[in-house]
Amino acid sequence: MSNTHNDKKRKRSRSDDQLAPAVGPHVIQWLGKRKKKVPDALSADKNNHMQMEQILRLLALKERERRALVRYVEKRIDEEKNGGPKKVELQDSDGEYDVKNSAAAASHHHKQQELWPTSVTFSNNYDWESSVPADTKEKYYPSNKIRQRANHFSRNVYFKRITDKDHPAYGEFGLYCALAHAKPGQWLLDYVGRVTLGEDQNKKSDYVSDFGEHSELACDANLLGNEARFLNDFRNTGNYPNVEFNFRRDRNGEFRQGVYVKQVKEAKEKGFDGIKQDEELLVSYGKSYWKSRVDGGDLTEFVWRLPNQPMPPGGKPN
Ligand SMILES: C[S@@+](CC[C@H](N)C(=O)[O-])C[C@H]1O[C@@H](n2cnc3c(N)ncnc32)[C@H](O)[C@@H]1O
Repeated sequence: MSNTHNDKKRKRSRSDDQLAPAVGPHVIQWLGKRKKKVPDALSADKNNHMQMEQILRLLALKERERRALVRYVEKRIDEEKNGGPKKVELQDSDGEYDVKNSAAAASHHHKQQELWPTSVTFSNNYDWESSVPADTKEKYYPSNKIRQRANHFSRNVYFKRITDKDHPAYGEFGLYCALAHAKPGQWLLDYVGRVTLGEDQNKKSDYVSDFGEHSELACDANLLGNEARFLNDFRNTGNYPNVEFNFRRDRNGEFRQGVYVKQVKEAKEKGFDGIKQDEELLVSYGKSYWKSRVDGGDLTEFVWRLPNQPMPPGGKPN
């Protein structure tokens, strides 16, 4: 009797194990976002047998990081249960780079060409590093179907040097809306760059964005990319983010990262109705981008101008 009971118990726990959600890929994603090394045992666990406790022992994180990781994984698993992460209706952008230049576009392109940094290769096509395993690349870039994009500037946006001394990126470039009105949810352009494995990314580059279904890759626009590399972060600008990154597959199955106008329900600004001509496009790089760049990682010191608030007394700190 007790044996049967134990057998049942054993059976139940085995099947529970099989049904337990896979945590490994989420942990790898979290580590990638923080540019932390993935332990070999975790990379080798291809069938996702490792459980959270085991992984946490392996990682030996500080308490605060440990809590953040657990929260992150719980959220991802919750999303999976509820049919995946929140989906937005993405507009199809295919065709944008097929269009032949009109005379007006050509003059716009000429002006942008003059400003384009000589050290950066302009491209609307991802450049895959040879160190990315062939099967990973094939999953995102089906080689026999890929359509090369024309390498011309976008007609939806333009970049220029920032001349406002109160802007936190004064003297650098920013990206602006070229359309009379870019509607919520509208695609503007793609964030393009060199694609590497997350762990091989250049940690000194300020132009790296997560890439891949599990952020296991990185896309770096430091040396190659298009105008999207000039997107600034909203912090300290006095504005909320008005664009966001979304991944999509194009009609040939290529994985691409688009810059989209925020959806009304996602925008923090009350009454948000898209972006007007000449408004700066601002995204949120995420806290981890700034934590690793701000002395001591304390963002309360770093955020000196809040959205819709005037400049604090004393103005911008030196
Ligand atoms: C991806 S680049 C953005 C384009 C950059 N402004 C340029 O001219 O190449 C990221 C860099 O822009 C600057 N930046 C962007 N947003 C900023 C912000 N809110 N505050 C301060 N600097 C910012 C920082 O120098 C950061 O390293």
